[in-house]
Amino acid sequence: MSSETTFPVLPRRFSRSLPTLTSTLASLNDRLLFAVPKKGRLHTQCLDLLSGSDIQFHRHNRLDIALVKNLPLALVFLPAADIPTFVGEGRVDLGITGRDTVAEHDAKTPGSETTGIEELLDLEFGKCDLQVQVPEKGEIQTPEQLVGRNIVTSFTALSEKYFRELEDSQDGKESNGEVNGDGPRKLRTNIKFVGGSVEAACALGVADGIVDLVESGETMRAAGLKAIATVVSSTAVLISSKHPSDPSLVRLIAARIRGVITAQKYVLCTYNVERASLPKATTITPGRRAPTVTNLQDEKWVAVQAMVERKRIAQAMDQLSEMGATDIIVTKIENTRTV
Ligand SMILES: Nc1ncnc2c1ncn2[C@@H]1O[C@H](COP(=O)(O)OP(=O)(O)OP(=O)(O)O)[C@@H](O)[C@H]1O
Ligand SMILES: O=P(O)(O)OC[C@H]1O[C@H](OP(=O)(O)OP(=O)(O)O)[C@H](O)[C@@H]1O
Repeated sequence: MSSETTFPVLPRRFSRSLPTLTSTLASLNDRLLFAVPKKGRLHTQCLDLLSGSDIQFHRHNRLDIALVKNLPLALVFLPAADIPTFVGEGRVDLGITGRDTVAEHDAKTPGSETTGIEELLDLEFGKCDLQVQVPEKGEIQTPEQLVGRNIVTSFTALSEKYFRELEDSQDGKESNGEVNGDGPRKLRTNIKFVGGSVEAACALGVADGIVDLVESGETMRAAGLKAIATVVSSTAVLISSKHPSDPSLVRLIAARIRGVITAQKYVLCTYNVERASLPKATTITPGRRAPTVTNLQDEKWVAVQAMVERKRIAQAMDQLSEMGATDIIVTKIENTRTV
């Protein structure tokens, strides 16, 4: 028998994917790990942020880890709801997810507010509210009336916390606010988990109320529900572990992402205005610190340049032209580095 080592012939699918996964895992050691949602509502905007921050990577088909070509960084694609666990335990250094998922993780992990996760940046997209909802035409009007009843949600830890606090504040009282004559009697609200389609639970008779995310409110209204309280308001956030492997790289990534967010939020407005009108023009376009004012050949006039919030720009242009400003030009900002 030959002493030569032989390898089994792998099926074609494995012979291509195994070296990729193996070599990828082998090169993770010196890299900062950055978790991004692998699908769902936040996925596309996260990819846009990475691209705007010049974080270059190629994700192989079916592989949830991608090495970044131009930085000592590796991206890990994970479900948004799992990202706080990986970051909180320090397995991953950085992550993008919804603040609601961080709040759920914190509610599940006592003490994690001070030990696990640091919120570095509000990314200002993925806005939604985690709300207590009940049938629109039902008898329940307040969250207190749900104490002792059935709640269905995907956010069990936050819902437990929310209703335990209500139960505590109702200790010795009935849910209608009357004092219970037999002394303190705490009602326990029953919180049940479902992974999706939470809004169907009331109509199916499984729940008296639900705790679910509301963005436009369309799902809630279509299910015949109304919101009676907000448990958490959420946007996408950049989070880091308390002890990242490379703090200076974390700062660099955060600065790049902040730059992209600011660029998306502002436009650059330039115009000419009579020097005498400058104080008034400055109140319309105060800039982030102050507007840039440049002398023109014509001494009576100046040129002004200022960053203006995109959502305010149409109104600012109306006001500027009304007060006599001319040559108003608005330019998209590609990227920024601001404080
Ligand atoms: N209308 C919305 N519904 C749910 N989540 C939203 C909404 N708008 C913003 N989000 C945010 O997106 C995060 C991820 O939710 P999403 O449901 O997309 O994740 P997922 O469960 O991984 O995806 P999928 O629904 O495809 O399984 C939420 O935690 C929340 O912060
Ligand atoms: O206020 P809206 O804009 O209607 O969005 C809210 C809905 O979106 C989410 O569900 P998703 O579509 O992610 O499906 P799911 O029920 O499977 O979680 C959430 O759970 C709500 O049902």
